[in-house]
Amino acid sequence: MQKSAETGPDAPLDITPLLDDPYAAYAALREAGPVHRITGADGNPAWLVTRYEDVRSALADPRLSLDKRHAAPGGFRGFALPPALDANLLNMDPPDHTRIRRLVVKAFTPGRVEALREPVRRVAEGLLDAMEERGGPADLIADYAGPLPITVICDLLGVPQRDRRDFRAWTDRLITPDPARPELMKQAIGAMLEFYTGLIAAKRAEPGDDLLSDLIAVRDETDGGRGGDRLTEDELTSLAFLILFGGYENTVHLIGNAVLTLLDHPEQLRMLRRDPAELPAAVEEFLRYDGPAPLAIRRFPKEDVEIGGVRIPAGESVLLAIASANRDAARFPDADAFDRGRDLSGHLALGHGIHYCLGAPLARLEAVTALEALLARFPGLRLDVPRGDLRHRRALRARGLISLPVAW
Ligand code: HEM
Repeated sequence: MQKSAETGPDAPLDITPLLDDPYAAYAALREAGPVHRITGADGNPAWLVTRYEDVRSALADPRLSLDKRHAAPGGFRGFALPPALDANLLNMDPPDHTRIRRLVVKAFTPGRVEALREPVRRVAEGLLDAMEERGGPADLIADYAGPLPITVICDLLGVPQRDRRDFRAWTDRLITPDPARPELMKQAIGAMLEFYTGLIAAKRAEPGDDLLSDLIAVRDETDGGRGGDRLTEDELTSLAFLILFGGYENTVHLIGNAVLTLLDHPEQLRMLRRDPAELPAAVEEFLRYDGPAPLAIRRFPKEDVEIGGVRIPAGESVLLAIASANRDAARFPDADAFDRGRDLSGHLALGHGIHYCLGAPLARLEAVTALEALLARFPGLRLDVPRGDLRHRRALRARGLISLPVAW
């Protein structure tokens, strides 16, 4: 990692190497120290936390807020979402977080997730049929890992077929914004807002047996004054947005990264094809080894805090690098090796503490089902380009491949 050129020896680190080759850059950072001053891709200064124990305890530390109102002036200069998308769980602390999470957990039941197993399998088989009919090669991201979660999450929320839009383009704009073209981001946000507001109005008029109808019922009931449990209209729209956004992008890349890991480890591919009952355990190691979740999760200290012996003033941006924590040899010996026999308890790929991923059971179900169907269908699955030609997206908000050309 290089010091940034313009500001001298104590200058924040330049994060370019992190975007180019995150695991190597994180290894060097963990070695050099637990916490580093950096300048983010958006030009914002921040503190990057890299070691497992520090990241894990910071994720559970109530003094570290998700609410941007705790940012010091200049501590957050990211793009602003309108309140109808921003009032979501990932920007909130208790008690608002506790109230809303309780409501959504009620609607997001294990039964509802389990009921998706067969539909997920059918979606996977349908996509594989289409790939087979076209005769290969194919882009595993565009043709399989991408369309699968979007179909599943739209089914879960109850987004009618005719209303499914180009969510990929919208989420892309949020995850890898183009600083030279801010209008593209604005357009995507406007389109999303219009979409969610319209969808909720339609569901309110004609409820179905789906998650969004349940959430609307909760909102409308509480308006009647049940007391305590309330969900505002902005919170309802923001929740729909978060579930679609969070449930989509991460799952695409969990599947894509897992397939690449298997192509890099052909003996594992053969073993898992022979014994798909091992897939659930393998998915935990896929999550640890090359998980799709934000390489760095943002928090704002409500008071001065000490992390890894470094004092961080209240309100300054803190980035918790869960991808780095999951490769910390102090917690996972030989951490850079893919080893599904290892003790994986406490990996942080799905977060930790009160914000632990709400969609974790669904993410696991989708990954296991998608991989099982793929391995069974294409025994000769292989990369269709030289390994060195593959490109990851350059974003601290996601770890995933731009495309994954395969043949069989
Ligand atoms: C492989 C897939 C996934 C990964 C790696 C993942 C990762 C994460 C992580 C790391 C967090 C915590 C963020 C933080 O503490 O700031 C989180 C929270 C969340 N995830 Fe996921 N996620 C995945 C799939 C899903 C799915 C499928 C859904 C919904 C259907 C979902 C919905 C959510 C929600 C609503 C939260 C916020 C929970 C809260 O704040 O209480 N995620 N996820």
